[in-house]
Amino acid sequence: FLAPQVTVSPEYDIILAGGGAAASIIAGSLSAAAPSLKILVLEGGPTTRDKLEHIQPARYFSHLSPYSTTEQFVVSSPSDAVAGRSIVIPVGKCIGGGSSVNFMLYNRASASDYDDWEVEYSNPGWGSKVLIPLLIKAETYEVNTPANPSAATHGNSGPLHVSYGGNGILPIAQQFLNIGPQVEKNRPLGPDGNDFTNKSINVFYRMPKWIGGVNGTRSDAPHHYLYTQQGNPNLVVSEGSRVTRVLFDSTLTATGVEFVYDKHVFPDYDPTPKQVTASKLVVLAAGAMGTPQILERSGIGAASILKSVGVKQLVNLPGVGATYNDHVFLVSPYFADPTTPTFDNIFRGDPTTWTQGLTQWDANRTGIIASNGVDAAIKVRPTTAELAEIGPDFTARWNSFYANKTDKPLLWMSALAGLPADQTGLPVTSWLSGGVFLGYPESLGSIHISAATDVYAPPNFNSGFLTAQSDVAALRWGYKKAREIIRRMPSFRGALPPAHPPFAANSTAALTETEPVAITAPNIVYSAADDAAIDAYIRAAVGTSWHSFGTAPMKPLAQGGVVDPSLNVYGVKKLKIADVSIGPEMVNANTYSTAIAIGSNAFHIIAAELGIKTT
Ligand SMILES: Cc1cc2nc3c(=O)[nH]c(=O)nc-3n(C[C@H](O)[C@H](O)[C@H](O)COP(=O)(O)OP(=O)(O)OC[C@H]3O[C@@H](n4cnc5c(N)ncnc54)[C@H](O)[C@@H]3O)c2cc1C
Repeated sequence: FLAPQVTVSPEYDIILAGGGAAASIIAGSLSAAAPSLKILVLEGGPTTRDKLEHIQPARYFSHLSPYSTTEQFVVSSPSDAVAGRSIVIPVGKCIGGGSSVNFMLYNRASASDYDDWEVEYSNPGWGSKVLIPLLIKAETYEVNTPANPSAATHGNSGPLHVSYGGNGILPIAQQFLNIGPQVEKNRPLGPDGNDFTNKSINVFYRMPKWIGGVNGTRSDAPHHYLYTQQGNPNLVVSEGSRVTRVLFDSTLTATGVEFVYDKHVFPDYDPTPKQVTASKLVVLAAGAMGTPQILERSGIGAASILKSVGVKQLVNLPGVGATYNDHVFLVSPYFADPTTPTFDNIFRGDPTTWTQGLTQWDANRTGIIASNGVDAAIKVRPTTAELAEIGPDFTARWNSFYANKTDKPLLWMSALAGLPADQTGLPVTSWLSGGVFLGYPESLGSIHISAATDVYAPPNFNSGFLTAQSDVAALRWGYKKAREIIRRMPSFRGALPPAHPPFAANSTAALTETEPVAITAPNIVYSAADDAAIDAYIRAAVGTSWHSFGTAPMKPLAQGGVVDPSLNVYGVKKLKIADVSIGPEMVNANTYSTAIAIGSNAFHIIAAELGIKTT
C-alpha cells in the first residue's frame, strides 16, 4: 500500500466528520480563533484547493458528469409519485462539499424560516435575529454600491464575495425582468430579492451569485475559510477519508471516530478501518445524505432500521434520516431565437466559446467563465385570487403553513438562458427554460443505511417527491405562470414538445406557438384534461433542486428531533451535528446560504463551550 499524503495523528481535540460547506467554516474559524486547538477534518472526497474546476464558476456543470470524482449520486427507490422513476440526487463529495461544486445561485431564506426554527421547534438562538447578522458578516456584497445603498441586510467585509458575475445580464434574463412585471401586474421589478423581508417576495429581481465580482472566482467555503488557515500545523485536513462510525465509551461519550481511506480517491491505500481519538468533541458535518448514515452505523437511530442491518442500538432516535427534504424542480425547455446568446455553448462544451471565455477570464477575470448564466428570478407568493387558480388540493397546506406568514413564497421561478441538461440528440441552438422550484414542499422522504459497516453500500433512499398532491397542484400553477411570461418574451420560439405536457391537438393549451405573442394576448385557458396532462407531466419530469436537507433535525426529542439547540445529539455526550441536516423545517431558498448560517452559528456555539473568544 502507498502511505497517506497527510499524517493523521492518534489524537485531536476536535474531529469533524465531513469537510463540506459548514465544516470548512467551523474548522477554519476555530483555527483562526484558537490556533493551538488540534483539529482534524476527515473529508470523504478529494481536495479542491486551487483547482480550476472549482474556482472558475462556469465549470460547475462538469461536476454533474456521471464520471464525476467530486460529486456522489444518491439514487432513490422507484416511486409511483414520480411516474415509477428513481430520482438521482447529486451531492458534493470533495473538500468544500456542495459549496465547491454548486451552481452559485445566491438566494437567502425568509426571516420567518429561521424564526420558525426558533419558536415553533423550540431552538433558542436560531432565529433570524441571530442568523441574519452572521450571514451579513460572512459576505462582501459587491452589488451593494453607492448607487444601490439600500441593501442594509448585506455585508461589506466578509470572506465570501457576492456579485452579479462578470458577464453582465444575458438577454433572456433581461427579457424576463422586462416582460414579467407587464404580465404579472401586481409584481414589479425590485432592487433585491434577498433582503429577508416581504419586499423580497413578489418582485422580479436580478440574481446575484456566489462569485467574486473582482476576482471572478467561486465563493466556496474552503478557499475562503479553510485553506487560508492551513499554515497552522494544528489544523489537519485529510482528504479521501470516509468516516464509518463514531466511537463511544461505556458512558456514551463520543471518544473519536473510525474511518477508511476512500477506495475511489486512494485505491492504493490500506483499506482497513483506522481509529482516531477526539478529546473534546466530535462534530458530524457530512451533509444531509452523509450524516444520518454515520449516525446509524454508530448505533444511533430507529430500532427497526438498525435491527434490519444488524447494528447494535446505542440510542433510540427515530428521527434519524426520517425527514428528507428537497425543493422539487421543474425545468421546461423552449426554443429561443438561435441568435440569442445563452449559456448553451458552455453546457455543450463548445470549444470556441470555452477558448474565448477562458482567454477573457485569464486577462481580467470577467466574461462568461465568471458567471453561471442565471441572471433573473422571482419568488412568488399567490394572491387570494391566485389561490383559487391553484385549486382545492392546495387549500389545507396554504391554511396550515403559509396563510399567517406573509414573507413565505410558494415558489421560485426563472427563465433560464439555456437548457441546463445533457443536450445530446437535441438541435444545436439557443434554449430558454422555465425553471420552477417549490419553496416548502409538503412531501418528505427518508434515507437510511442498507449495511452495518460498508460505507460504499448505497443507502435505502426514498426521495418522497410529490407524495403530497398539494405539491403537484402548486407546480402545475407554476408551470402555467412561467409559460405565460416566456411566450411573450422576444426570444421565444415555441416549446420542445416531448419535454412538455402532451396537450390534445384541439386544446387551447396545445403547443402550437412558434413566435412570441403580444403582451396583451389572453392567457391560455386550461381544461380539466389539460390539468391532468400537466400533472402527469410533472410527475414524469421533476427532479432535484440539489438541496438535500433536514435529515437529523434540531427539534425536541418528542417531535422526532436528533439534536438540541446546542447541536448536541440526544442521548450521548460530546457529539454534535453541524450541517444542513439539522434544519427542522425547509427554508425557501437555495441552501448554501443556510449552510453558512449553520456553520457560523455552530462555530460560535462550540467556541463558547470551549472558552474560546470570538468577535
Ligand atoms: C449540484 C449542486 C448544486 C447546488 N446549487 C446550489 C446553488 O446554486 N445555490 C445554493 O445556495 N446552494 C446550492 N446547492 C446546495 C448547497 O451547496 C448545499 O446545501 C451545501 O453545500 C450543504 O452544506 P453542508 O455543509 O450541509 O454539506 P456539504 O457541503 O454537502 O458537505 C458534506 C461533506 O461531507 C462529506 N461526507 C459525506 N459523508 C462522509 C463520510 N462518511 N466521511 C467523510 N466525509 C463525508 C461529503 O463528501 C461532503 O463533502 C447545490 C448543491 C449541489 C450538490
